[in-house]
Amino acid sequence: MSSINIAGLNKRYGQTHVLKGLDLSIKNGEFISFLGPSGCGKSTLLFCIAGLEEISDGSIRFDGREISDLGPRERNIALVFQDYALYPHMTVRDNIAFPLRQQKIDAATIAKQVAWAADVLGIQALLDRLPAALSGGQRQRVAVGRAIVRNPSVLLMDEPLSNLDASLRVHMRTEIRRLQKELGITVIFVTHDQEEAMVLSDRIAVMNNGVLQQFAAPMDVYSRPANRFVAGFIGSPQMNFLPGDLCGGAADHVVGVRPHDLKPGNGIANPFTLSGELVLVEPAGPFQFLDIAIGGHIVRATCTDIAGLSPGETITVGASPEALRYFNADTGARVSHSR
Ligand SMILES: Nc1ncnc2c1ncn2[C@@H]1O[C@H](COP(=O)(O)OP(=O)(O)OP(=O)(O)O)[C@@H](O)[C@H]1O
Repeated sequence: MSSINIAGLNKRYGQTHVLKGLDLSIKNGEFISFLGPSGCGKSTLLFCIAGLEEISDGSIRFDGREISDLGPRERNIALVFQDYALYPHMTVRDNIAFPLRQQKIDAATIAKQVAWAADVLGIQALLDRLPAALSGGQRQRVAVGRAIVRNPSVLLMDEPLSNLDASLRVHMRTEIRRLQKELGITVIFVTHDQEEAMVLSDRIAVMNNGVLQQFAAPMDVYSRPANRFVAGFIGSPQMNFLPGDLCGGAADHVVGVRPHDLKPGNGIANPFTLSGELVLVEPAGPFQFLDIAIGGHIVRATCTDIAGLSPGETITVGASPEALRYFNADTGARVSHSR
């Protein structure tokens, strides 16, 4: 276990400024996700922490000790990649043992550590197989086994579940969280899947364009987004954004409301209401997605009952005032309320 302190970190490739002045403090034993759109710099930041990429300036400290000049081997980190990177000609046992053999650890200790990792991951029966004879989920477990076998202080995972099918992803993420709690290890998990980040993490670092947008607990990121980018990136379907003056507020504000907070009719006390033409009704199992044209904008609502209304008719939807979020129209920063 280690705490990680990143301060003023910049990473440039020639003229391309990829990471822009990042500050991030991760506590011992925390599960952290780096979340953001493709190309925002998540993997680059992970590789800088791993020592696979040099930083341009700034500092990275593990437990208070500056490590940015140390090579990957000296940092006591382990990495799990999306493609697992198992050695195809080695058995599961030898794949897991590999990092220990590199450290010239004695055979008895290696056998004990491999047995421990296999036990933790429930893959004892697979130890003599080659990777080609394993399913995707089993390969994933072996990759994690190889990562944890030498008790790293930090486990870094770069989209480790991306190659698994949907149900296995859900299963494996539960296992990864269980394992992290059991070992008490600090984990950094890179993903562009917000649901994965929400269910796994103690805190989420939301990034965009090389800049840290917010670093907070999942429900804080969802309910108290720092800015319009975070509000729009987290939550599905996406939050609606409307000009403040269209909602009876100030023109220099943007009002955000999540689709599931908009209900048809006026069953809410003192609601904020919007009326417009219902243009689309999409059935989605237990509820329906509605697209409503309001003042040149399309507003999306998630409803269970639209009381027999059809496209072309006028619909009124309302939200409780607590469901509204306000953003500065120029900077995108969240402001506490509209004037
Ligand atoms: N070696 C390199 N030279 C130049 N630019 C690079 C290099 N590696 C990465 N980049 C650029 O840095 C930016 C961040 O890339 P990075 O892979 O960290 O993003 P990411 O958020 O992990 O994206 P994804 O989710 O698609 O993997 C991208 O614009 C990428 O093109």
